[in-house]
Amino acid sequence: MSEATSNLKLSFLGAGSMNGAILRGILASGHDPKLVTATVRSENRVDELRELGIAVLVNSQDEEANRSAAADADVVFLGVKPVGITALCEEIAPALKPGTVVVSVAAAITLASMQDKLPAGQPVIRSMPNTPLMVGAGVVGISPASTVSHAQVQSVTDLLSGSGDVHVIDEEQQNALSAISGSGPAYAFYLAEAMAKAGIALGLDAELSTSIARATVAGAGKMLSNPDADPAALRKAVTSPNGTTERAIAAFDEGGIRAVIEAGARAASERAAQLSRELG
Ligand SMILES: NC(=O)C1=CN([C@@H]2O[C@H](COP(=O)(O)OP(=O)(O)OC[C@H]3O[C@@H](n4cnc5c(N)ncnc54)[C@H](O)[C@@H]3O)[C@@H](O)[C@H]2O)C=CC1
Ligand SMILES: O=C(O)[C@@H]1CCC=N1
Repeated sequence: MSEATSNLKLSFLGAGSMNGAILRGILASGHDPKLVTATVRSENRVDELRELGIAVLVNSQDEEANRSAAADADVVFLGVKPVGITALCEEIAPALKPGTVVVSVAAAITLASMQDKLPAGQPVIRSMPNTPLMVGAGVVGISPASTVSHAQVQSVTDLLSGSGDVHVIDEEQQNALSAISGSGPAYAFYLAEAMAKAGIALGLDAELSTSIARATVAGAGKMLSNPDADPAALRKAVTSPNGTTERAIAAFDEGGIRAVIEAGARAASERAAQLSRELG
């Protein structure tokens, strides 16, 4: 992280799963917690967040919480559900400094719908992160509006690249990226769940089966984390000709799993497009 980036004041409005993962990733990459503020709706998660050394403002106790946090920040991450994003833009608009970069992490909500509620010229970025950012192994796609300077794109990229891969993409690609990397951690966890269940069906006890499924998916993920890793080559290295894995893969192919995964990703992307029509 450059010195300029490490001095940025950051606010996270709505510190749930996703914004919580981003802020943990940024703190783990060395950002000073004293420069970080989060807002929460109720007191539930306050202690856990304050233990990180950050300032936490509670909306139910202070109706200015989001505006105060936004007023003080160089970069503001909007981490509420898609349905709440434009209202949050409207809420913080009067408090924002002209140079503050507003970054939405919400699926489906367009730059245009946020710009409609924010002051003219406000730098705004639509992003699609994923939760592995919290362990330094995330993926984020960012689409800056034309109001965002090259230096501001660099700062946000620098800020996030300590916790994962950052890709600057056209806004039109956001729904597709969301269907692969935004939702993708859930697909990997689903695979681990299904493997654990299969082990139980084969007679392993539940604890052992869950443990080996979890460790196997995590180990495979670690091998894939090498940027040169080729998933097909790694799969072939496990698959002995006429051996056991080959039979499993043949059964997967017969069951049409690749087509099912493609259909799932398409359904996720289409849902994002539908949400954009309804909300964004
Ligand atoms: N969970 C994930 O893996 C991913 C989520 N996202 C996006 O992140 C956004 C949040 O999703 P999650 O973190 O999963 O939901 P979440 O429910 O865990 O977090 C949202 C948080 O915002 C708080 N909140 C709601 N209204 C608020 C307000 N006015 N002021 C302050 N806090 C408020 C809620 O109390 C909650 O803690 C969504 O827009 C979603 O599309 C994007 C990529 C991945
Ligand atoms: O499921 C969702 O809508 C969000 C966006 C991508 C991952 N979680």
